[in-house]
Amino acid sequence: MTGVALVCASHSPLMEFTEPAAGQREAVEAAFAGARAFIAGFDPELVVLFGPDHYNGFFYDMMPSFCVGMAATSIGDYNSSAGELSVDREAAGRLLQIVLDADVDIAMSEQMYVDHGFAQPLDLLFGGLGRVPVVPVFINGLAEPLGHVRRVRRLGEAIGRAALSLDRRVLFLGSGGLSHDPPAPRLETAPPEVKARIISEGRRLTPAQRAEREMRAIQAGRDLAAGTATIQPLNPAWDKLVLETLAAGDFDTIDSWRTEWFVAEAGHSSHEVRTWIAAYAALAAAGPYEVTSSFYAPIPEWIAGFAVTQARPSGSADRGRPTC
Ligand SMILES: O=C(O)/C=C/c1cccc(O)c1O
Ligand SMILES: [Fe+2]
Repeated sequence: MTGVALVCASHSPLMEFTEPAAGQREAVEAAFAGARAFIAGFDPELVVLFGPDHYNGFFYDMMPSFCVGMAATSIGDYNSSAGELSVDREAAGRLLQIVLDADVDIAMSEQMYVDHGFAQPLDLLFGGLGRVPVVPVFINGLAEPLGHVRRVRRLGEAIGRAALSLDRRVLFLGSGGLSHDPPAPRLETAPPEVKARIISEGRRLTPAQRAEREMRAIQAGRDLAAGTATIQPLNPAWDKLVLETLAAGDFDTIDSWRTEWFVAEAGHSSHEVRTWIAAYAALAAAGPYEVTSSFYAPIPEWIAGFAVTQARPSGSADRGRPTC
């Protein structure tokens, strides 16, 4: 029986390294427990995972807007799981062809490398990388310049239509956001040695370089919580607007969002919300939908306007397992 459903969740590699305000960790864990129960009730046969990268799998020597992994390996940064994802190659190939036939340019990789942006949701929602058949879809949410966000909505729509043709229960999973500005280098301002890393040399960080990079992000989280950080603050009002617009299925408004607006309002990594936009646009391909659960908390220690949402086609909630 076919069916579609959605979970979108922020990620933060700092979850294991910094302690949020009292009660927040428990609230986030409860939100993920609710998402796991939602997923168990839906019992997906395939997960289309929309995720960003943080100069661990994709670099400026070849930076696509979108890429589907026919095979994918997690590098295991910040103690996230390392190893092979259980990519459903046949489904990945079918989605790829249908998306290309829909005139949406998407790259493909026979050896895609991913980081915590993909591994953390698989760890937290499924207990590991290999527990569920997955089609990993990279969406560039960091390395400027970025295309207009309407291209992301079109990618999601095309993948949603393609998923409906699979005659399977497909979960769309978006990873990242919301407002946040972790200390990620930028091509235009990075010093030469850092510029070399984000162009290609970041594929071969030494353990010491990797530890230094992770420590810098962890310290930035501590500083943000202490009010001494130099990165942009979280923006709960912007996060609320994004969550409400997605819940309303208002894709005309989403298409009006300018790339510069994301950074000005919500930090350089707020572009990770593109994974949410793609996931919701994919769900919308099956018709109107409803958000059945929505959690949000600004967590500066994790450098994340942190949200977890669940959604399914309207009216399917009272029919048990969703159908499209
Ligand atoms: O790229 C890094 O090393 C850090 C990434 C990070 C930090 C905080 C919140 C996030 O969503 C991140 O991806
Ligand atoms: Fe991220």
